[in-house]
Amino acid sequence: MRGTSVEMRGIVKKFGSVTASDQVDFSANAGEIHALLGENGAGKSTVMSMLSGVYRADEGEIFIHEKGAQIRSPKDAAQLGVGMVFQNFRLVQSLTAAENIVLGEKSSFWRGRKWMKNKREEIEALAERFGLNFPVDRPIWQLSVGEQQRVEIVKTLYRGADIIILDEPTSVLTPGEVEQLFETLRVMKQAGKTVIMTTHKMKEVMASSDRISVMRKGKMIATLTTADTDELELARLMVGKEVTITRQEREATEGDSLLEVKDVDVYADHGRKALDHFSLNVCKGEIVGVAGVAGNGQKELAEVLTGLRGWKSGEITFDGKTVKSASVRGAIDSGISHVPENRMKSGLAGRLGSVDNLLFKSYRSEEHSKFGFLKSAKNRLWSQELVQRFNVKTPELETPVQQLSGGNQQKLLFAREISHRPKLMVAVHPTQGLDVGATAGVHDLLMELRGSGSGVLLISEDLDELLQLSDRILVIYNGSIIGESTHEEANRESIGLLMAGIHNREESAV
Ligand SMILES: Nc1ncnc2c1ncn2[C@@H]1O[C@H](COP(=O)(O)OP(=O)(O)OP(=O)(O)O)[C@@H](O)[C@H]1O
Repeated sequence: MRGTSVEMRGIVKKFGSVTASDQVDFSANAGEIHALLGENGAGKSTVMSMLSGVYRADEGEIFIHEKGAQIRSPKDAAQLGVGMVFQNFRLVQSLTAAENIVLGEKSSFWRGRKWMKNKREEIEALAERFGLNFPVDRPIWQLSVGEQQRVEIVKTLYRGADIIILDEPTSVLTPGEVEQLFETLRVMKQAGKTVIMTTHKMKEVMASSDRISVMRKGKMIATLTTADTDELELARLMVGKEVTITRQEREATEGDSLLEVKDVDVYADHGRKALDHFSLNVCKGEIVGVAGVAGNGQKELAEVLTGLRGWKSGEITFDGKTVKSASVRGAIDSGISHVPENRMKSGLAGRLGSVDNLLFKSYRSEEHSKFGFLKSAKNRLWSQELVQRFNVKTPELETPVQQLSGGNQQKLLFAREISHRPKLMVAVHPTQGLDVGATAGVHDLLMELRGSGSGVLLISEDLDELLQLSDRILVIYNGSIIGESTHEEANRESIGLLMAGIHNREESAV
């Protein structure tokens, strides 16, 4: 099937005073990979959510395969062949991959073993056709993030989707997995499917898409053929003005030791050993990058350092003092800031506004309260300044932060954590979901922190980010550090292989 598979005309969606989608026209063809670009809050997710039935448009028309379509719910969208893979997967953790895929089919669990066996074979065949490998019989919680994403994609294909929307699909993947995903997208394209992908990663867009649509402030600005454009033009269209890309200069620093973790064992929620005789150190004025595939102990490492999780044996010293036990208050008071992996789960309170969220860690300080009463006017002003400085786009300071776009939530969190002038910043995927400008802003802030003598532990899956910022890069695998290189000697390929647990190229051929 070729031709226009999706056409959206004059789509309007308002949230209170915010026009998230302002007379948007968008179209995509069968057999193409179409990227949707735009700054944080530009309206990409809103438009895609209307196509997939999560939101209903206030105005406008949608045509699927050139026929007028009423999309009022995800079910309507699914019936029209539209499937969406969200950033936060919607899988039931305790069920197997195969069970998740058939879930929702009429009384799927009453049909017995034979039925399930046939379904499993069908799923395996579908997964293989599109190059999507994962263990079909394992419960979701045992799968890596990349594997879970593959389950989500197969789920949409299984339900007959020929228009597949992926919301920032690569932000959670390792370089190898990104390549694998793009191969899958190419197979989909050859099969005549329409792939629509929102993303902030320009290099990936240039390498994988056929056409690109750019949104800015709720409006559709342009649709271009990828071969006829470049990163600078795209950045200019997104931001609305000329963009110059500056590279950070770095001078070597040699600071005193700040953090020492020695021979520590840590257990994860399911009783599995997450860190195994783990050691690392961070000096003042140093950015130490930790590269690794999610699930290799990074989350637990960040939790231990920020007082959220205890450890068994070994020793942790921070700023010359031995840390005796896990304490969030202790970590905050000693000068450790944390940008967590999941901002809405452990970073922000969704229903509260920006002021409350910014005050979370410091409301007890003299600067913000007196005799137990908050200094409301002063705090509002302080928040206003932070929101402006970090360019957080929010209609009002009181707007619940769950209504902000993902990127703006991340900027708000960063604003709070940096405003404490931490001695150590533990930053986990700090630029995930951020647009080009905001990413550069966060990178500048981390370099500024380094320059002012603070230490930074940067846990990221983004190799470009790690290579650009880190003084040293450590590779974590199975709860241990299996490789280390300095900024100068760091090599993309060998780090990528180590992340997959492969020590040298010969081994990769095995
Ligand atoms: N449920 C909601 N309630 C209120 N406002 C919303 C809601 N969802 C989105 N918005 C607002 O609509 C605008 C567009 O947000 P949207 O999430 O579509 O942007 P985006 O381009 O996908 O951004 P990002 O790249 O940061 O994910 C933002 O100003 C956002 O605050």
